[in-house]
Amino acid sequence: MTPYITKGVGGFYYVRTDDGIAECRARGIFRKRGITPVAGDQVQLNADANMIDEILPRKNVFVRPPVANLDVLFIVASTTQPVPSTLVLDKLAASALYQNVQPVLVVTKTDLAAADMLRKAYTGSGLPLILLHYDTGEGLDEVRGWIKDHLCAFCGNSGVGKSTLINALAPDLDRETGAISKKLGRGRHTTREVEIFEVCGGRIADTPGFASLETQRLCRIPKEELEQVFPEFEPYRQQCRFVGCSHRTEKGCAVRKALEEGKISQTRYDSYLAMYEEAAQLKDWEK
Ligand SMILES: Nc1nc2c(ncn2[C@@H]2O[C@H](COP(=O)(O)OP(=O)(O)OP(=O)(O)O)[C@@H](O)[C@H]2O)c(=O)[nH]1
Ligand SMILES: [Zn+2]
Repeated sequence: MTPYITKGVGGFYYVRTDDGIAECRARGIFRKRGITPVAGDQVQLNADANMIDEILPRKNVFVRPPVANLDVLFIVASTTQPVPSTLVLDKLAASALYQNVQPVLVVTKTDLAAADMLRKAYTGSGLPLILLHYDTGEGLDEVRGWIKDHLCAFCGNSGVGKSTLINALAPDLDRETGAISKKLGRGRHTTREVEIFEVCGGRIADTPGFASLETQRLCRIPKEELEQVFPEFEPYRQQCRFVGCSHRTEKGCAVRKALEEGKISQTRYDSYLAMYEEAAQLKDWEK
């Protein structure tokens, strides 16, 4: 296997190798080049296995939380408590796709309310949507299937049930859930390093930081590129009458026609419009 960083703390990096975990420093050259090694980085070590000599090319890298080479982002939404915002979910999904990460929507609290709204919003979107039922275990295998052979992370609003899900998948991690922390009266938002764990034949990057994965920061996708991160536009967007169609008001827009025919969901299209407007208002220096 290619060694990778599982965690970085105070200038030390913990690197998973075939021989176990190696505690390493990073060569000074990285700082000179302005590169910070992060969890998920694939690395080459020196012969003594105590120094990171090389960081292999990254598939992607996130700043907050710091993690590299993500394959899958689970976007967790609850049917209620809190009620989901499709705009927030769509921004997360678009941002993931923009950074070459596969978004997977996971719906919790199906025992408290029906998932009709989310099902309607995402049917035909091209985004996987998994409904969880903890009483029967339904949906868990599908989540495990996405974890296998991938590096994954979880995001979603506070209280949607991320910790509960991670505990169901990997009971050994024994993550603190809302219910428990309230009982113990602990502060919720203590900072913790990203740490990568091997579970279900894959890896998860565990961090409370992903809870607040900032959609504002994430969402700086140029308006011209937005159509590419809405997979359901794909079959239509080349068929618009005008080259460079923004799919808003132009005549002969094949995307809007698909919307009218019910082939594209209204909430997804609304999110596209909202994100387009936001992107159009960004000043050059903000991009
Ligand atoms: N009824 C029901 N309750 C759930 C379900 N999933 C999670 N909960 C409850 O929802 C509350 C919040 O769950 P957590 O797992 O702590 O949520 P979280 O997303 O990790 O929250 P943060 O740590 O604040 O980001 C807890 O009381 C859970 O027991 C579910 O599918 N059904
Ligand atoms: Zn169009």
